[in-house]
Amino acid sequence: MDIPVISLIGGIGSGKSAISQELAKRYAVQVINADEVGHEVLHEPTVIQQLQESFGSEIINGEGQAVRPRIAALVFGETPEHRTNLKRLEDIVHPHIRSRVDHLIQQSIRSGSYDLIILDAALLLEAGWDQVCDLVFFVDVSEEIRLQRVTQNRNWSEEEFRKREFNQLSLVDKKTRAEYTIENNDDLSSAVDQLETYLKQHFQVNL
Ligand SMILES: CC(C)(COP(=O)(O)OP(=O)(O)OC[C@H]1O[C@@H](n2cnc3c(N)ncnc32)[C@H](O)[C@@H]1O)[C@@H](O)C(=O)NCCC(=O)NCCS
Ligand SMILES: Nc1ncnc2c1ncn2[C@@H]1O[C@H](COP(=O)(O)OP(=O)(O)OP(=O)(O)O)[C@@H](O)[C@H]1O
Repeated sequence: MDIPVISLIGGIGSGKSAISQELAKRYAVQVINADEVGHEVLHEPTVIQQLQESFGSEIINGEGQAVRPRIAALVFGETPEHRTNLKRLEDIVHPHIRSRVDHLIQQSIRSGSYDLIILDAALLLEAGWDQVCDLVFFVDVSEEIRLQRVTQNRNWSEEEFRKREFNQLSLVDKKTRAEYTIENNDDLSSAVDQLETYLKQHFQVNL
């Protein structure tokens, strides 16, 4: 039997992962985190080789592994060179991420253990992965709060936040492409309650 696949989109630090994980504590929800899948892909020997060919051996450490902060420094920024590098990186890794995500979705369906799958992918729309989703939610949070949460909890500078957000679709575009908006300016449980209400209206699942 097919299970609904949904996704949360929004600005950086809007709480997409936090809300997904919290819902998974309440119900039989499988969360597939595309950032984590992206990290796994960076260990694949063919990917490492392609990255080395594109960006040089300075992004590889002594153990032959790709070093994420070094790649981040090359791809996130506002110069044409950053943009070209980011496109190159995405061309290498996105097909692998997509195929792993598809596999995880099929595995979760086959397991019969879940009532809902959440694809937690910051670049859902940019990469065209919304095709696999039945419903997309926009998580709305003021920029001030997002920046505060990310600098406090993730150890990012404001500059890091802005450089990454610069390379994503605008919030207006993201909001327009989603079916529903969830507010997450206050406590997390209130955001999860909003999501739960919409899901109950939409799907005949055990939520
Ligand atoms: C550049 C890399 C090595 C930096 O790793 P790092 O551990 O610092 O970041 P991480 O992967 O955990 O991503 C954290 C956040 O950065 C932003 N981000 C990541 N990749 C991108 C991208 N291609 N474009 C814009 N923002 C991005 C997202 O908001 C994401 O949630 C890594 O982000 C990467 O390989 N990115 C390309 C793959 C990708 O697009 N991943 C996102 C899948 S949704
Ligand atoms: N309602 C909330 N109250 C307090 N802290 C929150 C709330 N929602 C999220 N956070 C915290 O804010 C930070 C950013 O949240 P999270 O990592 O879920 O964002 P994200 O949208 O998945 O980010 P990214 O776009 O980078 O993937 C986390 O440390 C999270 O615990």
